[in-house]
Parts: sequence; structure tokens; C-alpha cells
Amino acid sequence: MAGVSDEKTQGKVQVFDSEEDLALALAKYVAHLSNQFVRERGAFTVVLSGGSLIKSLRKLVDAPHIDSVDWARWHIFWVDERVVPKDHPDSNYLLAHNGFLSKVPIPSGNVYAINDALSAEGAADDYETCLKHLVHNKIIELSGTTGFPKFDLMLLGMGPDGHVASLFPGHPLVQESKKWVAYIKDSPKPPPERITFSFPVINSSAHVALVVAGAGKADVIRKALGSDDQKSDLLPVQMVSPEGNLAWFLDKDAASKL
Ligand SMILES: O=C1O[C@H](COP(=O)(O)O)[C@@H](O)[C@H](O)[C@H]1O
Repeated sequence: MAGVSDEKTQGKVQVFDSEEDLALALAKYVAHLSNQFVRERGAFTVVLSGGSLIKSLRKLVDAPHIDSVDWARWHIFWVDERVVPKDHPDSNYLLAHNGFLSKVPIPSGNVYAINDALSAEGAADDYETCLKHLVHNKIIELSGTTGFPKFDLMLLGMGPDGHVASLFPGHPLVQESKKWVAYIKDSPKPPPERITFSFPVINSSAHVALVVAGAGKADVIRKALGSDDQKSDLLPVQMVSPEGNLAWFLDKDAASKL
């Protein structure tokens, strides 16, 4: 590992010599949390992003994790999804299925994809209803502090503009304070129609990992984690501030301007 810092304000920042090393450490971190939550409460709720995050999960399907993780206890959600059919190349579900879910024995009933037959608004409402049902059944915990669902682990990627989930810089959705799941029809990154968890949900998580690799993201990482930052005009990634733990997984290229 190239470096690590642990500051209360920004979470634990780990910088790895390569994306390969990052992926190895990420797998170890996820497997450790899986063991902990399965032991403590018999379930592990994991929220996925789309994009490059899925490739960075590839070491979880290798030994020793493939055999040691209790996959039957996992419950899979998406922090955001594009409103397209599940077999469309833009689907975050399809990406996760091909790159991760098809390689591990998570029961299909524990994989909560959006209803792709609905409009953006309908799919967001439907997903929120699904989450409420799972809170009622105690699969998902509820934060005693915020009243929003408290996922065990949220795995977030970050776009080169500093967006997380489908919460984009300057978009009014970043201020959503009531809905658990919101919809967007004018996403600056295609496709335009998506659903996304709101910041209150993201920030109620027990653990959030922000996984960022590549030189194309170095400027935003400097803004988010560098010392010369002014706190006005926060990028979405700077609004990630969970009530639990925040861990950054960066490769050397993403951290090159720190
Ligand atoms: O559109 C999206 O982009 C972000 C970032 O993707 P990346 O490929 O730059 O890592 C992703 O986290 C989000 O889930 C996705 O819908």
C-alpha cells in the first residue's frame, strides 16, 4: 500500500500502488464485514453502484473469499439504476450480474433489482416500497438517528465530475431530504432516466466504501480530500458523510494530485 491516513472528518483514506492491490484489499474488507454482520445479525445488506466499482469487486469471487463468505445471507441493492430493461447494456443490474452476481451463490430472491417495466417515477416509488417492506421484516435496519434505512455496507463509485449514485453536481436532487429513493429524468450522464438513493439514505449507512481508481479522477479527489479545499459548493462526493464508517479505496493514479 502506498499510504493510509485516518482522519475523523474525511474517513479512512487508503492509497494502493495499483488497482490490482486496491481490488485485493477491497475484497478482504468486504469479506470481513460480511463475517461480522452475518455473525451479529444473520444478514448482510450490500448496496452496489454501477460503473467501475463492479470490476474492482473481482477478487471477492476468488479464493479464499468465494469459499469463506456466507453468500446465502447477502441481500443486494443498487444505490442507483438506469431506467432501462435489465438486459440493456446501460443497466447497472446487468453489469453487476455479469461481473459479480453470476459468480457467487447469493439466492436470487435476495437480489433486489428495480422493476424495469415501470416509469422512472413508478420504479423509484416501487423500490422505496420494497425497502420499507424489508425494513418491516428486519432484513434492513432502520437508523435510530435519522429514521432512514441503515444499510450494512454501501459500495460507492465516483464519476470524474464528482457524482455519486445518480446525484450530480448542481442538480436539485442532491438536496432531497424526504424520499428514500428519488428519480431523475435529466441526468447529465446518459441515459437520462434513472432512480437513485437520496443522501439521507446514503449517509445513514453503517459502512460506506468510496472506491476510486484512475488518473481521470485525480482532480476531484484533490478537491474532496486535499487540504486546499473551500467548503462552499460541495461536490456530491463531498456530501458523503455516513453516521457509520467511511473508507476510501484509491489507487495511486486517483491519489496522484493529493
Ligand atoms: O452513472 C454512473 O456512474 C457512477 C460512476 O461510474 P464510474 O464508471 O466512473 O465508476 C456510478 O457509481 C453509478 O452507479 C453509475 O450509475
